[in-house]
Amino acid sequence: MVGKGRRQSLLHAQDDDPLTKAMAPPPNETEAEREARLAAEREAQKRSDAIDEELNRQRINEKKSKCVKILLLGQSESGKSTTLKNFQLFHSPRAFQTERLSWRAVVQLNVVRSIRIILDAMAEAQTTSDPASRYPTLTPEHLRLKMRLSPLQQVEEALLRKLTPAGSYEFEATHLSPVTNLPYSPRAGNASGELQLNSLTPWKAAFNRLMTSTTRNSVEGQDVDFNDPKDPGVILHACKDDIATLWNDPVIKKLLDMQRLRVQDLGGFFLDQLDRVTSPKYMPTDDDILRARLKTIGVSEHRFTLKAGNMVSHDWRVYDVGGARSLVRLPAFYDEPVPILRFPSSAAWVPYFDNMDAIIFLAPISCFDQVLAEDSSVNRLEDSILLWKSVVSNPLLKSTNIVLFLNKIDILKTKLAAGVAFGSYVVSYGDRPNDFESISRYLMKKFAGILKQSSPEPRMFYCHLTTVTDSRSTSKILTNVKDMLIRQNLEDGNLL
Ligand SMILES: Nc1nc2c(ncn2[C@@H]2O[C@H](COP(=O)(O)OP(=O)(O)OP(=O)(O)O)[C@@H](O)[C@H]2O)c(=O)[nH]1
Ligand SMILES: [Mg+2]
Repeated sequence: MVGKGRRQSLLHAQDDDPLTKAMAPPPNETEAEREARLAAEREAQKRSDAIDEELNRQRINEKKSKCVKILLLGQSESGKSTTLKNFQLFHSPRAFQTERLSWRAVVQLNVVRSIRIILDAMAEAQTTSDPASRYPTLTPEHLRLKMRLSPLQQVEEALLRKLTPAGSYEFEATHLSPVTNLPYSPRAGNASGELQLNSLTPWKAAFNRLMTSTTRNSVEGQDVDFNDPKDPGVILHACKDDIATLWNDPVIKKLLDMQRLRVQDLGGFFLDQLDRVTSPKYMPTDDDILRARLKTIGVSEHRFTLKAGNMVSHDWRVYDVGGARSLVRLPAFYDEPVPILRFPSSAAWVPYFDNMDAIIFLAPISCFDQVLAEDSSVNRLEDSILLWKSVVSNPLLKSTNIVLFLNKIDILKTKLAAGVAFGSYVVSYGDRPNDFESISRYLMKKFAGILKQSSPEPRMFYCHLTTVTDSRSTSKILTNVKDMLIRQNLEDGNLL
């Protein structure tokens, strides 16, 4: 700091400064000379302003080019949002922590959904009149369990009502099958009975409001009232034994098998950890959050600051989109709902495809024996391959880097171990060995072949076999992707 006396002496010194003296107008300057001098000064100022403006423009461009953009693509349930959660876990752990409470409610809804699928299967067995179905007979005890689990309807209603105000647009985005149809009419309402997240909905804030109340315990900086009788966890806890009895019942297992319902392979499966997730003070772990299922609709942008080695940090933007075959309303700047992903060349998608540094495309390869939730006539693996074809052959993406995640390999391995034959669903595979190595090699070749065929110019392509619910292995893969993109951007001069 400069004291008053010292400041005066500085000001005085400035008057004597040789530069100030040199720039001062000559003492005997004529009117004409003064005019000419001022005109020259104005001209010099103009040039200086133009230079400043250019420098600013360059600085802004530099900033823009320093941001690395990644678009996550793939069919619904392929693992896009789970990949995004991995990014959040590694690069924005604070935000990940603060959302823990919201994910608690999603896990609870996932448990309710698994039970609904089982209860629907029971209702189907009860109502079917086809003797050829050979469904096992349900005992009075089964039916008593079914009745006793009806309070779960309240859990679902409470969570959904608090999640989004009734009648609002957000409600449209998040409703399950109409609760008035309950208890559990077969295949009621929404085919998948899934909870959806509209990326434009402040759902996490809504959940947090729901969970806070008067008697509070702080969990990692968040407030939650575990003793509130209205907390959905209380009812879930009370139903825990009945849920476990139903899930472990051999007749019910047989019934699910006969209806080809592999509840354990669905996203958001927690019935194998009932004791923990229904315990009164349950808080989801990182793994639980990665496994929780919340369907995305719309598009959302997520920003991270990432560093590779000891290089400067760069801004990263990761775009997560909903992969379901449905019409969704994009952010307000688009007037019309547009078909998402199915028409990747649609004008509305240009801003997302244009200017991306890389696409991470997720193909869930365990889904070879499943059909789409949106259209039961379409095999999921076939749908992934068609979507891959349409993405890699899109002219807008011809030079975009592509990273392919052949995902859900954990489920693939379990299925193969249980004897499900890949060749029975993928005819072109023929009678090659039904083991993980042969099948994954076959699929890698298949996807790479389509890319090669559809790419007029050579481009960067990496393929990984992934289980994105496993944060450890995914962390390594994402680090590779990150380093590779930063290196490539540096080579192209974009980040220099
Ligand atoms: N077992 C297993 N589950 C996975 C894997 N990847 C994702 N999941 C689960 O599958 C479910 C669907 O994953 P999401 O990430 O929500 O899928 P998405 O592609 O975002 O789906 P949409 O939002 O509908 O487009 C979630 O419950 C995930 O936890 C995996 O590699 N293995
Ligand atoms: Mg999603």
